[in-house]
Amino acid sequence: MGDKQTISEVRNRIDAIDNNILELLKERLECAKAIGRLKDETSRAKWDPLREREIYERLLCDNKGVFPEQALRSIFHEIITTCRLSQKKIEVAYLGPEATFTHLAGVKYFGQSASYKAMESIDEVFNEVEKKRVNYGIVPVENSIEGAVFSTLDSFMKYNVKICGEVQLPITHNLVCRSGNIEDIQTVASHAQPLAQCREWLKKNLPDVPTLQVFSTGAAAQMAANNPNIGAIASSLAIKTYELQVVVKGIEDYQGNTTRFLVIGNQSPDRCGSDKTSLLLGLLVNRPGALNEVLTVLATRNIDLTKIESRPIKGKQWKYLFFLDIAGHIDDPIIREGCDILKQICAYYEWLGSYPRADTIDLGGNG
Ligand SMILES: O=C(O)C(=O)C[C@]1(C(=O)O)C=C[C@@H](O)C=C1
Repeated sequence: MGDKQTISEVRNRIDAIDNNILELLKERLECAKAIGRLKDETSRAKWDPLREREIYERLLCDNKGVFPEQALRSIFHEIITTCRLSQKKIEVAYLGPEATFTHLAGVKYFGQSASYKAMESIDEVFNEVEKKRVNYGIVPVENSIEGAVFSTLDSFMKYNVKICGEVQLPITHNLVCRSGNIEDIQTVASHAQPLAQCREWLKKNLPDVPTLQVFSTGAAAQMAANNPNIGAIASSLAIKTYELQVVVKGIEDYQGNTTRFLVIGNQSPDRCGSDKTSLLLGLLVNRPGALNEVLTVLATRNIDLTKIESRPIKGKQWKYLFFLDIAGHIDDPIIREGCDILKQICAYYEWLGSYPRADTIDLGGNG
């Protein structure tokens, strides 16, 4: 009896705290709406990544490690994105159908309250953004095991969009089906990348079961929901969305499997102090040392090259474009100076965007 009394007393305290939190959340939302109106008057962008970063940093510092840090980030991420969305409704296109890893990455970045629009291909996500039918798009760009996602890189050559952000999602692959029994699975369906990332596991555990490549993990999950003999390799979100059962969790061949996604839009955000700049360069291939010249421009200015990737130009045999990621924002004087020189020495130069680095806004959770 005494014990029960104590629990209900503490629960009363929790109820009072929750009410306080709720009242403060409502007050915070009103403040954000007021700032939204003030920003309208001066045509200032609603999204202010620098301010958001300051909020996370201050809270993490004040917290002194008491409240679990990842959880604190996730909670405030949801609060801030909801406040931001109250200033302006955001619609985000992603590679669908529902519950793909790209959808999950979108929710991780923009929160639950944004509206999401499933597209059938990466190309269509770019097209929606370019035509301004949505505010943002989210597309996978590279996986830590399988490497670059070529259709995303190729779409940058075709569409006029800007990179606005990046998000990293640790990928865990689940084998799922309707019953949850491995014996019921006669075909394993998934996107090419998850099939490749689970190749060894499938060979060892389902050696006689054929695989079927489909255009997304969400589509595979949808097929598994409609056919009891199809197993899918899909995300945790797909299990909930399509009411499937887990057969085996975490069947990827390598640990530390992470996919990096890019947020694309029509305008890159302002400098936040920990940024990345992406460039698309065409070199004068007949000139010896052309690539070396580009790298020297960066090296002599101490500009950190974080990634370089080449792609063939369609229809032009043996001609390539280079995708470069460098540390810094186009508004940093040294980056501006380096880019101005690259513009002069390259046959083709395009600034794809400057945006906050994923490691500074690791939003935790959801993975
Ligand atoms: O401080 C601002 O500029 C706001 O609009 C408020 C707020 C927030 O909710 O804290 C919301 C959106 C911005 O990206 C930054 C912060």
